[in-house]
Amino acid sequence: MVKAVVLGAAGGIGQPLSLLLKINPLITELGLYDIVNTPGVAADLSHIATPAKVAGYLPPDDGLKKVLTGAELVVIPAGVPRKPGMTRDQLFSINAGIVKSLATGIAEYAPKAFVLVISNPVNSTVPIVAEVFKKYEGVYDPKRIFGVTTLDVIRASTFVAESNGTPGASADVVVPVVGGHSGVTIVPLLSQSSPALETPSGETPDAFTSRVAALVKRIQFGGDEVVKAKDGAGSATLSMAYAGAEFASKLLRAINGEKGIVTPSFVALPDGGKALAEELKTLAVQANYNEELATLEYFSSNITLGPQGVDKIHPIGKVSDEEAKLVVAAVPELATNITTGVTYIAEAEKNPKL
Ligand SMILES: NC(=O)C1=CN([C@@H]2O[C@H](COP(=O)(O)OP(=O)(O)OC[C@H]3O[C@@H](n4cnc5c(N)ncnc54)[C@H](O)[C@@H]3O)[C@@H](O)[C@H]2O)C=CC1
Ligand SMILES: O=C([O-])CC(=O)C(=O)O
Repeated sequence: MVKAVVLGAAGGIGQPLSLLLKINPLITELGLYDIVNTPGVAADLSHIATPAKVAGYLPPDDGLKKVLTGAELVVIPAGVPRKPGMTRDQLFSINAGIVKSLATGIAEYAPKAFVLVISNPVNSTVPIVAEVFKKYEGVYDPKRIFGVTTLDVIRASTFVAESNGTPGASADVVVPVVGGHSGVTIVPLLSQSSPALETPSGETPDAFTSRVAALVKRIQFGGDEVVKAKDGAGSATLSMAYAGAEFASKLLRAINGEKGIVTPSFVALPDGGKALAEELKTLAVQANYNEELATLEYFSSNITLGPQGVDKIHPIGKVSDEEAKLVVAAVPELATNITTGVTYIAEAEKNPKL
């Protein structure tokens, strides 16, 4: 018996994500919450003949409390999306408050739930959820809070498969994407792609290098590609819903005891980032980078999922010189993004109107 909840369920991501969760056989109850339209979305989905019992809730009459009570898995796609020309960080001023209020609800009504954060900027909203939870006795558990970076992983698989000339096989291509979820903080490790990125006969080393560089850029800025194409009507919704449902499904399978499920996610590092800092030092040498790097307390790494959530955080591992440079280049922005989220909650403590 698993109750899953979507907060922001009436939105561009929320609706298709709710559909995909409705057809997940591991979910027996699905709660949909938004500030608008959830009764309609729930009525619509309730006609699909799958086990999950669906109900929609709005803020009046304790809707957030009702939807969260008994929830084991909470997915948060609530908040505003980008328009062309915006960065994800520019969403912070609106989305930070939304995520803070929803995290407060989770801490109060579903303190043991696994929380999947989609709302941007993920590099800052995940620390917001963690900082809110830390204020409640016995609620914060870094193993249970996940920044969903699966869309970057899916883009990497799709684009690498296309580049290998096997577009139909993208689901079989596994590419770790580490760092965070915005621009240069998204670091695809194409050298670790399985199967490997192919070098067709006749391709010169220079041509291969520029193909890799173009692929990296496309994965890093895949979100912008969609924002531009949607021309003011928002950002990725359908591919994000697919990605969110895929991550939720992996986590549910791991909770049910399936072993060996490994996927990247932006999570808090249990040792405060010490192991990563050591690895980053080695990568800085590889990248010929001489400045001191900030210690990161959050990072998107490959993780093994288990019944408690995060079971094991994998090291970055062996990377190419170019990738070492990309990892190092991601650190300053990641550090700033993380601090922005943490500081926001500290300030909100002093000024409850935030
Ligand atoms: N992590 C990732 O890879 C991705 C993240 N995103 C992010 O997901 C978020 C949502 O995007 P869309 O669904 O396209 O936006 P949208 O505007 O279509 O939907 C957002 C929904 O959130 C609801 N909402 C606003 N305040 C709320 C509150 N306090 N409580 C509950 N619901 C609330 C709105 O009513 C709306 O239905 C954005 O921040 C976007 O940047 C988008 C794509 C990928
Ligand atoms: O680009 C955006 O703003 C939405 C997003 O996070 C993505 O598509 O990766």
